[in-house]
Formats: sequence, structure tokens, C-alpha cells
Amino acid sequence: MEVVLEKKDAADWVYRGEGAANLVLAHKGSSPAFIGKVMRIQKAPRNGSVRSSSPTALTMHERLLWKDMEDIVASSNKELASQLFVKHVMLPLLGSEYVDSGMRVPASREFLESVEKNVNCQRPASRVDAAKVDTQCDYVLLMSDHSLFPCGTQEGETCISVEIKPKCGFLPSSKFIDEGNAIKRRITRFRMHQALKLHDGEVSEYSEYDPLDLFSGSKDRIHKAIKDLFATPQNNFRVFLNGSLIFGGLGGGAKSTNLVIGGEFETALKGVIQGGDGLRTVNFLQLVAETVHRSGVMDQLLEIQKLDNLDIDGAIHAYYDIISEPCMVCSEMGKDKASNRYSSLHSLSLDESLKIVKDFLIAATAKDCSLMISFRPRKDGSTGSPYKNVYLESTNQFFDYKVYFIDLDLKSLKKMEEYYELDKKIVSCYNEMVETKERLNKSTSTKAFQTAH
Ligand SMILES: O=P(O)(O)O[C@@H]1[C@@H](OP(=O)(O)O)[C@H](OP(=O)(O)O)[C@H](O)[C@H](OP(=O)(O)O)[C@H]1OP(=O)(O)O
Ligand SMILES: Nc1ncnc2c1ncn2[C@@H]1O[C@H](COP(=O)(O)OP(=O)(O)OP(=O)(O)O)[C@@H](O)[C@H]1O
Ligand SMILES: [Zn+2]
Repeated sequence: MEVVLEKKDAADWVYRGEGAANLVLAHKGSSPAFIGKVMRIQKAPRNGSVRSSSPTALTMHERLLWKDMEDIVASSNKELASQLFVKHVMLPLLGSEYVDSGMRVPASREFLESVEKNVNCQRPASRVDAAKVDTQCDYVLLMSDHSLFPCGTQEGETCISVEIKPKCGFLPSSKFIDEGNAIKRRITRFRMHQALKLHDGEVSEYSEYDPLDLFSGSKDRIHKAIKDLFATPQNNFRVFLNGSLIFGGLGGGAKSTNLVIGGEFETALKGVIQGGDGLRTVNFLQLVAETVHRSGVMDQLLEIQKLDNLDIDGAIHAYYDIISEPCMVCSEMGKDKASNRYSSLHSLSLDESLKIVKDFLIAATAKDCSLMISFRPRKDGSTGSPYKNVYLESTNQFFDYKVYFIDLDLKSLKKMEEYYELDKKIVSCYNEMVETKERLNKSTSTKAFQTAH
């Protein structure tokens, strides 16, 4: 018999977190079907103009784009299309070991309304203002709670997990990058985006994190990346202890609320990570770095991110050909310049254009997903664990670990124009910041020269 979540079930679900598109709840009841699970509920923007990850159902052009994936094309709504995208596109690319495409469970409108009422007070105000639970949607997505080990932890056992949103880990080298955007070949999108986020008040300080370190394959650089993420977690780094947030911001968004800070974190690590006061955090960050390095997952993710090999500066032209509209980028650029530079893209076959944009969107998902790495200390002498293990030399401890990717949602085709616009904004804001800095440095050194003479 199919289970339908009813109003009475709402009390069993507690707030876990959210992103721009989904609200995530964890099960705290005793229903065997739901123990160790989280529920992902689709949100709807309060004001129609707020970005949404996909339209109600796939558009005609999206159906064309995904034509090789029959059931994605046939899906009647965005949640189903997105779930099938995870299952049929992202899972084979990333590996079934690392991806859980979840299960759809019917939910009544009363259940969704009740859940929303229960958790609203815990949600960051900015998220509440931006979107509400989509009560039109009659399904939720049930997935394993990746901040726990399945079958629960045995008595006295603890599970600590880290959630990392690594963002894009490579510098684009496409020949279609305009000279005005040449900086993109030298500075990562994440680092440039920090300038815009700072300017717009989305973050309060500039993160030192550089995705190139995390994706470098070098143990030392990965360690640096983890330390930088810890210093400025924004929405890129969180830690959970037995499913409860112990470090980082709740509710996603770069400017999150309920930020748990370092001192409390050191205390929370007692019993999991050995070491005297002040050392447990250091040891934990080492454990995370060692595991990222050892697991090799960043290489797998990088390969998929690199499906974007033309950059938005190239892919946008293929997009306009797919939607059969005049290319806005070429129009703005003027005929002569554009026809020289982008004619090769505009003379591709439809299938070639489709491949470019499809790969770009798959890469966009891989650039926006997060990974959850969970650890549990191994008992002395225990063998036969189904999990991989990692040794933390500084504390002489062994840990079981597992890695999962989360938030592998399908990006909508319509976003191509937004990507192009945002990219321009990011580059221009970064260039402005650099120019202002140079001007300030110049005037400081002139003043210093004048004072000295
Ligand atoms: O464009 P970006 O790099 O800012 O990424 C967006 C994320 O912002 P971030 O910079 O990571 O804080 C953004 O995250 P936040 O809302 O800032 O937590 C979303 O993940 C968004 O995806 P979608 O609209 O939900 O499909 C993301 O949009 P996509 O670009 O992945 O479509
Ligand atoms: N399977 C899971 N197990 C444990 N925690 C999860 C799981 N899925 C999501 N979460 C938690 O819920 C939060 C929000 O989930 P998710 O990133 O999927 O939301 P989203 O709205 O799709 O994000 P985005 O803003 O990137 O579009 C995550 O940051 C994570 O902390
Ligand atoms: Zn063009």
C-alpha cells in the first residue's frame, strides 16, 4: 500500500536546512520507513520573479535538449524531471557509490502546510522572504540522511560529517572568452564572485578559499583549502554531529544565520576526535583533508565540471540557436566583430549545439552540488566494516568514512541568459575592485613619497 504523508505525520519532521530551491527536514520519529531519512521539499518563490531552478514542466526546448532521455522528457513536472536527471545523468557520471537519487513519496497539502508552519521560525529570514513550501506539489523526495551512517550509530558511537560546496574547480581556457573577460583565465569564478557578493552585502568578508586548492590533488593544498573554508564557511562548509549542525550557517545562502563558531566547535568534537583543547579542531581539519585527498572524489567531480569546455561566453551562442532566436550577444557586439568570432558556433548543426548546451548544464549542476563526508571512529581491532577507512596520524585514530554528493538538480535551460549576465557582472565587479585597489595603492605611495621628501 502506498504511504501518503498526512497532517499528523508533520510533527515527526524537523528542520535540517535549505538551499534556494528546497527545504530539507530530518526524521525524528520512530517510523521504520523513515528512520535515517531526510525529506526534500520543493519551494515556490513568493514573488514570481525570484529565480527558480526549473519551470513547472520541461519547456519545448528542454524536451529537445534532453530528447535522448525518454523518461526525463515524458515527466509531467519539474521534481520528477530533476529526480530522473539525477538517476540517469548524474549518477552514471559520478558513480552509484556516491549518489542517492531518492524516492518520491506522496504528501498531502495539509502535511506540507503543517510542516511549513512548524519550521518557519527556524528558517533564515531571507529564505522565508524569498520562498515558501510549494503546497501545489503533491510529492516529497525521501533520501538517506547522509550526515548519519545507515542502521544508526551503536550506543556511544558518534558520527561527524562535513558538508562542502566546492564550486567550480578549474580555470576556463575557451577560445571564445572575450579579451575583456581575460581575467577569467587567471582567477576562479568563486574568488571573483566574492567581490560581487561583498559589494551586494551577501557576505561580510572575503573568503580566502580557492577551489583550485581543493581540486589540486595535492595534500598540502587540500589542507589549505579546508582551513580556509573553516575560517570563512559562508555556504560552502558545515559540520554536523549526529545530524545536528555544530559548525557553519544554517539554511544555506552565503549570509546564513545561526552561525556556530570555533570555540563551541572545539568542545563539540570531544569524544570523537582526540587531542587536548585547541588541538581537536586542527586534527579534525586534517582528517577532512586527508579523506578528500585519499577518496579521489574531487577528480571525478572536476571531470564533470569540465564538460563546460566552451565557457558561458561560447555556450550562450549555441543556446540562441537552440531556441531559434537572434543571438543577443552577437547583436550587441555588432555584426563584423561577432561574425568573425562566433561564426563557427553559429554554423554548427542543431545536434552539435544541443550537445554544447547539454554539457554546459550538466557541468553547471556539478559546479553547484555539495558533498557530504561522514566519519565514525573505528573500534579497536574492528574488521569487516563495509566502509572505507582513513587513518588520522596525529591522533592515531581510524575512522570509517563515506562520501555522497547532494543537490544534483537539473538546471533549467532558461538560466543560460542569467548565467551570461551574472558572469559579466562578476567580471566587471572584480575588475572594478582591482582598479580601486590599484588606485588606492598608488595614492598611498604618492603620499608616502611626498611626506618623505
Ligand atoms: O550562480 P552561483 O554560482 O551563484 O550559484 C548559485 C548558488 O549560489 P552560491 O554562489 O553558491 O552561493 C545558489 O546557492 P545559495 O542560494 O546562494 O545558497 C543556488 O545553489 C543556485 O542554484 P539554484 O538557483 O538553486 O538552482 C546557484 O545557481 P547556479 O549558478 O548553480 O544555477
Ligand atoms: N541527503 C541529505 N542528507 C543530509 N543532509 C542533507 C541531504 N540533502 C540535503 N541536506 C541538507 O539540506 C541542505 C539543503 O539541501 P540542498 O542543497 O539539496 O538544497 P537546494 O535548495 O537544492 O540547494 P541550492 O541552493 O544549491 O539549490 C544541504 O545544504 C544539507 O545541509
Ligand atoms: Zn552569437
